[in-house]
Amino acid sequence: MNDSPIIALDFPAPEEAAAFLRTIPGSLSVKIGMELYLQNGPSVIERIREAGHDIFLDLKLHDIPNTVGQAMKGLARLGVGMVNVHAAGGREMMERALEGLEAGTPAGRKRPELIAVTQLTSTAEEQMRQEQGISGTLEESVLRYARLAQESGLDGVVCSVHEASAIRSLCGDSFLKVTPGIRLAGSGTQDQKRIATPEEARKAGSTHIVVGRTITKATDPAQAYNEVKRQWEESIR
Ligand SMILES: O=C(O)c1cc(=O)[nH]c(=O)n1[C@@H]1O[C@H](COP(=O)(O)O)[C@@H](O)[C@H]1O
Repeated sequence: MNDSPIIALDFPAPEEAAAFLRTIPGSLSVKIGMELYLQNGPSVIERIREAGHDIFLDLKLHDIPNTVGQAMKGLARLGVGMVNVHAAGGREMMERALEGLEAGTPAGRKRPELIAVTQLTSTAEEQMRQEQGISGTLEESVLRYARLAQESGLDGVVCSVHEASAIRSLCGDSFLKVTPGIRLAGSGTQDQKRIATPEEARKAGSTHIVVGRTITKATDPAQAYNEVKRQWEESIR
């Protein structure tokens, strides 16, 4: 996917997503997640793709290797640019996910990029220790998952901006660092714990930013999108 800000279309119905998309001119990068996809099925992808938008399909698969591999064969046929799994599913699961995607991508089409969620941006370090029983720092956990994802052949990870620069040092510039938890200064945190501005994301080495409510719930979504895009494009790495 190109590196325009990815708008999280967290809406319950395709009509709401389509109405929102009409408020911002041009062809956009968007994310379809569980809320929109699981309530409406694959037809929602076709509709948004036909309107000219690039799609990151965020279903965060996490199951046994065979199940994830087979599911990826199906997702590969949907014509999306990027899909994801949870790195916690392990090396074999990630390898099978990639094989499934490669096997399912129709001839002549580009395989969707495959990235792995490390630690969700809604997770704080203390919470990770207590609830997941992982000792060490959150950054160490994210780096371990990033290394595992890279060794498994994946194109990159989902992480917060706070870990992007350490991942760049460990895994290189071209390994994707897709960072949600993006907020404009002064906008609310909601359920996110590890947030940052578009400018901070660019400086830390994020390759993509994912932005939802800061744009979708803004009183003027087009203006919020333009401000996110301006900060993202004008900041220097
Ligand atoms: O995989 C994701 O996209 C994702 C991973 C993560 O760690 N944190 C995270 O917020 N997301 C997604 O990114 C979007 C963030 O939305 P906002 O908090 O509204 O900007 C949501 O659609 C989440 O599902």
